[in-house]
Amino acid sequence: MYGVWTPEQVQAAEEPVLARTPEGALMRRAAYGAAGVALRMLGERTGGVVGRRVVVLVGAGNNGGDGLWAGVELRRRGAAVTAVLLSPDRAHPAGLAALRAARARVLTEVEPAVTAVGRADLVLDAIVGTSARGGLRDPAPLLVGAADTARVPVLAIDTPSGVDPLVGTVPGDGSAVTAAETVTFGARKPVHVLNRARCGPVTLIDIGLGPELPEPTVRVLDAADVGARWPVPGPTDDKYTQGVVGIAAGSATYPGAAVLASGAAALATSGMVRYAGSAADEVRAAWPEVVATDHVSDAGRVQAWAVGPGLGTDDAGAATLRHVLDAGVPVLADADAITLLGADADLRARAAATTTLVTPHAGEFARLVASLDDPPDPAVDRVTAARRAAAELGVTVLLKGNATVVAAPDGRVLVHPAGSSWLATAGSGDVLSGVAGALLAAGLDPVDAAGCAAFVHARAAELGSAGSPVPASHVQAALSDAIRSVREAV
Ligand SMILES: NC(=O)C1=CN([C@@H]2O[C@H](COP(=O)(O)OP(=O)(O)OC[C@H]3O[C@@H](n4cnc5c(N)ncnc54)[C@H](O)[C@@H]3O)[C@@H](O)[C@H]2O)[C@@H](O)CC1
Ligand SMILES: Nc1ncnc2c1ncn2[C@@H]1O[C@H](COP(=O)(O)OP(=O)(O)O)[C@@H](O)[C@H]1O
Ligand SMILES: [K+]
Repeated sequence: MYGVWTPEQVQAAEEPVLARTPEGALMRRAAYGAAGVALRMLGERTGGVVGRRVVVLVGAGNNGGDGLWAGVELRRRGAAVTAVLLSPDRAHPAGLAALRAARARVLTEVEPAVTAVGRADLVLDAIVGTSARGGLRDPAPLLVGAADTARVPVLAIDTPSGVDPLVGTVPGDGSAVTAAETVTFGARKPVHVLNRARCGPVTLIDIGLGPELPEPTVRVLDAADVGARWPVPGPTDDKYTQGVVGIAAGSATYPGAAVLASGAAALATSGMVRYAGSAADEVRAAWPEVVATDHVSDAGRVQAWAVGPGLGTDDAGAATLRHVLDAGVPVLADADAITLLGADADLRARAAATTTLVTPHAGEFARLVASLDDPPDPAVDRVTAARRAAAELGVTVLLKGNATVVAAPDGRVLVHPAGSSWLATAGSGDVLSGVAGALLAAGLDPVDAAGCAAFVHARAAELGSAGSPVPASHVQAALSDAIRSVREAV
């Protein structure tokens, strides 16, 4: 597990460290770490360092200072370094003097700078870091565009410039760095987990902030955390003691959702899966181990319900949802169940009165929060949106997307950054429902159930895909390999 801290928290943690270290020491530490990553990238990509062309895009603040000092280190190692000053009169004075003394080229005009970027082996993005506000300012978009066009790899210093460090979105006209890699200092910031596509792999350099950091704002589970939490039957367990999950999903029109969710539940945990709904025949045919019946009222006892995929939003769907919310066991509500919750205050009150995990995609989220004052918008700030929905509705929220955000009513937040977008395929959410429902039935707390399910779901997509599209039934089929891989990581 690792933590993520807001830029504000990181800046506050830096203050006492700055006060007790010699002037410039922290920046030199950061820059030395950044240069190390740059040297590795040059080695991997060009086979060497000496004579390789590195362009540093230098902004007006300390982020630019990091870039200048990293340039000094690369110059020492024999790279041909060009610094492009985006605000020539505000470039970090000590860093600039050191880089000039190291006989680097310094450019302030846009035209030669664009040419240099286009010919570079590596660009260091030191335009702006944690104090970024708004969209990139001229002439930064031109230089960022030149690197994109020439397909020159960019190493983002601290954060990819143009991407909001706190919420991970790209404001303004949409110009922003897409980094091949990012090197950050002291602590990971939200952008690193909310916008993986812009950051690439992130290296964290220790600059001694550890003791000064408060509780993280967001946490990220790793494979070992998930493996350690995954339910494993003990010697005295039987099929009931491990938690029976009930799946209330699918309909005559949408039997597929029932088959995907029920099968995923059967693969996720040992023990027992019950199914209740009008796709009982299809579920039995695909998964003979699932005990299937036509209606939730005669399904028998379960320790958690997963309700919603393909359920329908008519009166029958609402009655099914009401039944499971009143069953006195944890409930995972997805898809049509979320639409029903959004439309009905009585159902929302029942959801708040029991342990409920909702798993909306963006459209379902909008319906879910429509009744709230000033409904939160995930397009503006995913973490705040999920956190507010959880607190105000009294349910745990798993907000789907490339970065899955899990928020609990008590304020805890997990983020799972996906390694690819292959999960954006029809039916994959039904698979997630089955997995998360099975984990709730096994007794996991909703935040752990949601975080572990999201991790294994994304890992299954990676294993099932290996670079090609992966239909939901193949994601389901790869669940066993994914679970094995996280258990092996413990
Ligand atoms: N405080 C310290 O000693 C340390 C700071 N560090 C670095 O310092 C950075 C933070 O430095 P600062 O607080 O000086 O701020 P930044 O360097 O992140 O940004 C501030 C400057 O960028 C300009 N700017 C803001 N938004 C912009 C935009 N959208 N487009 C173009 N320019 C924009 C501002 O006018 C301002 O001059 C971190 O990201 C990190 O890289 C590290 O060196 C570690 C130590
Ligand atoms: N761009 C993306 N990158 C990674 N994962 C994604 C992306 N878009 C969606 N997902 C994931 O795919 C799943 C889609 O679920 P959902 O929208 O409910 O699909 P369906 O209703 O078809 O089953 C979710 O787990 C979501 O987090
Ligand atoms: K940067």
